[in-house]
Amino acid sequence: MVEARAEFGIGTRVLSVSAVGRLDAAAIADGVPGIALMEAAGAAVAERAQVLAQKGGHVLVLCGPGNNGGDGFVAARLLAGKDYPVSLVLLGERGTLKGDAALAAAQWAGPVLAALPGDLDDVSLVIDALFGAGLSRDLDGAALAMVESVRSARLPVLAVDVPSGVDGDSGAVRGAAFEAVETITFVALKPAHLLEPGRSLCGQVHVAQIGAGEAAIAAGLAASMPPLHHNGPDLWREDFPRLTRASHKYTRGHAVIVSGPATKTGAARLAARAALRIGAGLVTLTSPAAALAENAAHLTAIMLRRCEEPDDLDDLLTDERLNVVLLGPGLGVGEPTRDRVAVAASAGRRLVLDADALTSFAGGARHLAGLIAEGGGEAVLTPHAGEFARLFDDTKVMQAGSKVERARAAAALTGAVMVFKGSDTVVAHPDGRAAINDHGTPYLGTAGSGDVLGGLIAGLLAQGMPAFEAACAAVWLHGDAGLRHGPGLIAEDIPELMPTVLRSLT
Ligand SMILES: NC(=O)C1=CN([C@@H]2O[C@H](COP(=O)(O)OP(=O)(O)OC[C@H]3O[C@@H](n4cnc5c(N)ncnc54)[C@H](O)[C@@H]3O)[C@@H](O)[C@H]2O)[C@@H](O)CC1
Ligand SMILES: Nc1ncnc2c1ncn2[C@@H]1O[C@H](COP(=O)(O)OP(=O)(O)O)[C@@H](O)[C@H]1O
Ligand SMILES: [K+]
Repeated sequence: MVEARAEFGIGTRVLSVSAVGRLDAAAIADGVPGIALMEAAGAAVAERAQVLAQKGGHVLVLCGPGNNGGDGFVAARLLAGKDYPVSLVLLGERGTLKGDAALAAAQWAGPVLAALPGDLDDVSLVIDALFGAGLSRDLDGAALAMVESVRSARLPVLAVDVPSGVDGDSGAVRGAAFEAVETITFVALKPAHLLEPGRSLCGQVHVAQIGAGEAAIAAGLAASMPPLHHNGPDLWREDFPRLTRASHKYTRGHAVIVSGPATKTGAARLAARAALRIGAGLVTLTSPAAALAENAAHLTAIMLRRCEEPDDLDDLLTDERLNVVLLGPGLGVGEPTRDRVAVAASAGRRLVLDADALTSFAGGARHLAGLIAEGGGEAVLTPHAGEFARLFDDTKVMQAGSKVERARAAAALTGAVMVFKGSDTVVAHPDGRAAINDHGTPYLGTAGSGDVLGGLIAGLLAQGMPAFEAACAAVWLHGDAGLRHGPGLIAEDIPELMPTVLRSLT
């Protein structure tokens, strides 16, 4: 799990690699010497190393040719000063080190090895200071060999900034990468600390402040636009629905969930239950005639309404109080589903489209975008990776790069808030704002879990929460329920955990 931070206005912000470069440059321009930043970074690394290495254990520091290596030289010196036996390996020639890294290396009085020691048996901790923000190509040669040796020796690794080989912006592995037990990064999280596979390779992530100063941090934040956030309550608490003494069920919104045919109704009921539990005042499930008995047998507080044809949905939506429509779970793939989406969109309702409502537009993302734009209502789309690929395969979205960039491109194309699901769910707004969620558990990967998430989003939209914030909140609360429950979780459990989850929301 990644620590929350609130220092210096960074709040929930995640910074791109280039923005951190700007931030460092601004700090130096403001009069903080680069070597002072590096000394602080190295000190933070040495502090964590003392926690992770056995007391007095042998620490192996792997230094690269840039400033990441410079941090390694500082950490090595400080650990040796605390009587840890330290071996330092430098990738490349000492004479070619430049700037702050050269200054840091000059302070290191111990030997500099050109390759890993043959015997790694007594190594208690490896500090990976090969490459950080400056990784510019796939690992090969000596760097690749070091990663392979350390991995096969199963040594614990403390990574400096990011595990070497992980791309800081995308979280992708370039050739090979260390797998760290802990990663210490500086000033703010980078996307790779939250996006897979980077996130899993980082282990526990710590963010250290290194004295960059508020003005430099402001410059870094300005350089990382549109903003990317680490999802958490600080991002959406202010917009979360609040009850007043005057609240009543009609002020809490009325969500419509469209059920599939007989024997395919469970998904819609899961969504409906979630919408009610998260606080929608009323929830109506629309059902084809042949599935009415099946639905009725399982519903009590949730209302049931017969809707056979798309026109029946149109009639229902003449009641303006029905302010949100969720379509997709169990609905079936094809024209009837596309027609229902068109009806709900043209009625101007806030929409949540999931599952079959997305697959029904496979290869037709622009058609869907047109429907959403026509109605003028906000929409939230919740694809998992398979649905995302089906929807955007024939568009430039798939070439957009990282998961964040793909989600942003998909949101811009469709004009909808995108909830690109997975263990690193990304929520993106058409204006480019985005958030990555790491608050969850693999136990959420269970049949119907996504249907519940759709219902939670619909329930928050019904209560008037802005779409981006509603999506972020629902994803986090869904994850929180999963974490609270853990082993044995089934989708039905998630709505039932909402009272506990919501009560603890401060
Ligand atoms: N003032 C600053 O800029 C600060 C930087 N800090 C550290 O500096 C790091 C960034 O430093 P740099 O920008 O020098 O970049 P790095 O040290 O991450 O890497 C750049 C160097 O590695 C080489 N390189 C890149 N990919 C390679 C590959 N696959 N195989 C072989 N060589 C490769 C490059 O040619 C260059 O020499 C951060 O990650 C952080 O650890 C910290 O010291 C804090 C202050
Ligand atoms: N390994 C994981 N870690 C965290 N969350 C996960 C993981 N696997 C799945 N999830 C979450 O579980 C939900 C699954 O949704 P989906 O794939 O649509 O399932 P279904 O179609 O069965 O409802 C999504 O919210 C997803 O983000
Ligand atoms: K590193």
